[in-house]
Amino acid sequence: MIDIRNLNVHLGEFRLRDVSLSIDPGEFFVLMGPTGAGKTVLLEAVAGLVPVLGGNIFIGGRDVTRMPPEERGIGIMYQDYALFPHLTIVRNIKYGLRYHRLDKETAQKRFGRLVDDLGIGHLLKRYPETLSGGELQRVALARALMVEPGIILLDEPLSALDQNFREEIRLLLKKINRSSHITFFMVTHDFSEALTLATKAAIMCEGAIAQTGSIRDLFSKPASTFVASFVGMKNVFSAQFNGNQACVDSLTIEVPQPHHHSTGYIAVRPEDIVISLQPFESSIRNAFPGMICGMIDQGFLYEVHIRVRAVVFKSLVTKGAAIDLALDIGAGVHIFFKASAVHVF
Ligand SMILES: Nc1ncnc2c1ncn2[C@@H]1O[C@H](COP(=O)(O)OP(=O)(O)OP(=O)(O)O)[C@@H](O)[C@H]1O
Repeated sequence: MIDIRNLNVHLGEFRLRDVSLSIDPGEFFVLMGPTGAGKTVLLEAVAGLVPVLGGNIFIGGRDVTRMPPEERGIGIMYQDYALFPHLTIVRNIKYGLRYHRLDKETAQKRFGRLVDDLGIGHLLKRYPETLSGGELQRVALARALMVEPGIILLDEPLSALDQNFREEIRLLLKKINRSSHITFFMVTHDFSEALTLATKAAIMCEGAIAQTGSIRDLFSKPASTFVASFVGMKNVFSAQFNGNQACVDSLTIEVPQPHHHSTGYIAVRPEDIVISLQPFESSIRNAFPGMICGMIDQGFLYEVHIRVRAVVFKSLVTKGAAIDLALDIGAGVHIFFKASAVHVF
């Protein structure tokens, strides 16, 4: 549906560098990356809002690289909704139609259906400034869908909403994606959002695509140390491999499969490292005695740092469990993690 090939964009000092991405029809594609990575610039290039220096963008097989935005068949929903303050909600929703020839009856039917689906019938005569964040978001979504786009581009659409609204709009987006043929291309910072919504995702770093794939693979099988730490793999170590064993400093760690090379990396998610006061009497091979050398308060959880010889592991522990186990800096503990929790790359 969207095929981006070797896209290069220069904006001031910033460069999008040889970006290639392929997004299937009907997919919910999520683009993630640190701030300033170029996510919005890429979205704007697809929308036709920034000039392209090299490469091509195909939408539904058509080369749209040099086409004006209104001919690309896309709807856009911005972080700040971008509604017109001087227009009522009805006029805001219908605004996009000025670029799309549509007979009155079809337009009215579509409008009525969207208003029903999004539950915004009571807001139509009001002005944007009188609406709550969740209501504005529904209106912005209605406006984007009014032109019946093949693709909808969403730039951090939920970031301005509080938790309850966020959940509600998230469900709505999922429902629309499933019940329509619209391809969704969304930028977000929020991992839980990406996990619940995305069918596929990409992670950007400094204007280039670092990795793309299913959301599960990005989280559990990062291909670089950048992606590993971006997706929260707090335990990333360089290692020497020998069969099913990885050597990290002087520790031997059991891994699920041999590496193709003799050197590389291992990564373990902090939630997969279990802490105990007693040694484990089990067949688990990755069990080590260590000492707590740091505890970082994360609200509901502690990130506990455990030194095992020269290696520091990070584990996530609920506050209740930390109290039960009397975890504190200097305490001697045992850690373990399954070989299957170790990702090698
Ligand atoms: N019109 C412009 N002229 C010059 N530089 C620009 C322009 N638009 C964006 N940039 C720069 O391009 C870089 C990428 O910006 P972009 O907004 O795409 O980042 P992002 O990944 O969306 O970040 P965030 O998550 O913070 O929104 C930034 O350094 C930004 O300052």
